[in-house]
Amino acid sequence: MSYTIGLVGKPSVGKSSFFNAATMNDVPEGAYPFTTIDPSVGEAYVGVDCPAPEFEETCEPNHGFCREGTRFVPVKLVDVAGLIPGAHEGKGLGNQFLSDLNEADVLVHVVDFSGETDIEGEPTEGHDPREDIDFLENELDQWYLDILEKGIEKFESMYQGPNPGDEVGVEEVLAEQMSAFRTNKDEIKQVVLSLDLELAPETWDDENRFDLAREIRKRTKPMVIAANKMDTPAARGNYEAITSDPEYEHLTVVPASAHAEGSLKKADEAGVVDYTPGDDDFEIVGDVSDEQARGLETIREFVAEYGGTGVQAVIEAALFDELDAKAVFPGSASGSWSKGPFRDCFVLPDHATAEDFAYTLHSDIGDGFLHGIDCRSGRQVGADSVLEHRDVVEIVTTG
Ligand SMILES: Nc1nc2c(ncn2[C@@H]2O[C@H](COP(=O)(O)OP(=O)(O)OP(=O)(O)O)[C@@H](O)[C@H]2O)c(=O)[nH]1
Repeated sequence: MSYTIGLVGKPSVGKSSFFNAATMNDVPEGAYPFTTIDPSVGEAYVGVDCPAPEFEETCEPNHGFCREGTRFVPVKLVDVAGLIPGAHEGKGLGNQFLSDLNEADVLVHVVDFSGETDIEGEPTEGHDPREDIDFLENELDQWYLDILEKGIEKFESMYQGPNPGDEVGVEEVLAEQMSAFRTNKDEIKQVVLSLDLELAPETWDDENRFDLAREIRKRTKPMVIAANKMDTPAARGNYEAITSDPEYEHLTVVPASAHAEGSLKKADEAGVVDYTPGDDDFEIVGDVSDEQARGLETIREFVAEYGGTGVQAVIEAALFDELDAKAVFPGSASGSWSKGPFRDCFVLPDHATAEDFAYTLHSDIGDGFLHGIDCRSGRQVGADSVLEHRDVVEIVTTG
């Protein structure tokens, strides 16, 4: 499977700049799995320490690229436009918008930490980015609430069979209504019980319903905040205020500068600098004017302080911290490496087993699964063994 990250945020926060910086990569032609003419869909990458050197092998990715020992594995990035204040009331919620949002496994909320855009995206000064965070969460919650309410109505109007045991549980009806969010009745039940509520909607007041919607949203649409424009003077204060505010403690906030990432990638492409996405430094390798040199030194200070431009860190936090996804490589344990260099890498859900991995490779491989082999230790792994991030696994089949 491939993951989809949805980029959300009000206008003028730097969403396009972030999208362009994250998807602008020097990838060999034809290596894009998401061939598309839609400008709001692009390919970003998560970096994984490449295991090929450990096995004295080369890395020749079928998708993505490998640079300086980091394997960059594709993920789909979708720029979800239209999440503006009042969107759930119908101002901006078009069908495209809803399907983009539904498709996203995880969201990146790009927030302007400079405080120089107001809630509508107009220029201002001293705007508190917390308002943007609240507004977006609220929009999403309202949207979930609308669908939850529809599910409750449906449940309440249902005919419950005459015999005990015939009843349909509310969790089943709600899960069906909210199926686009990829939830299920067990999860709905868990959420209801975790809020100390009964599985009986007639006992839920408005606040309970909102809390339910919010909790389901949090579980099904995890989110990372990209604290953008951290290169501006005002951003630092806002970042400190928000990251030390207990009310926002539950959020993953990653400091970022889409500008810095865009500039470094452009300079790298032009042969002026040698920059690997995600690194906290770069080398100037071409001729630069005094002005360019000054600009690059400012960026150098920024990446040294924040451990990078943050763009790559945001994408990786979304996949590896919020979703707990892991990258697994197919390998050969025979030692002969008859299969050649490292080519594929798959990003799998946190609980993925050896058998799940086999099915990801091919349904025939899944069907014929005998056991896996951990290529580092040579040990056998059973169908239900949960794999680890950066595992290299050979699948042995009956065929
Ligand atoms: N200082 C600074 N400015 C940035 C950064 N990223 C974007 N900007 C500026 O913020 C403004 C808005 O950037 P866009 O990328 O067009 O923002 P957007 O969110 O896509 O805006 P819409 O297209 O209106 O939705 C532009 O003037 C950018 O140059 C950044 O990292 N640092």
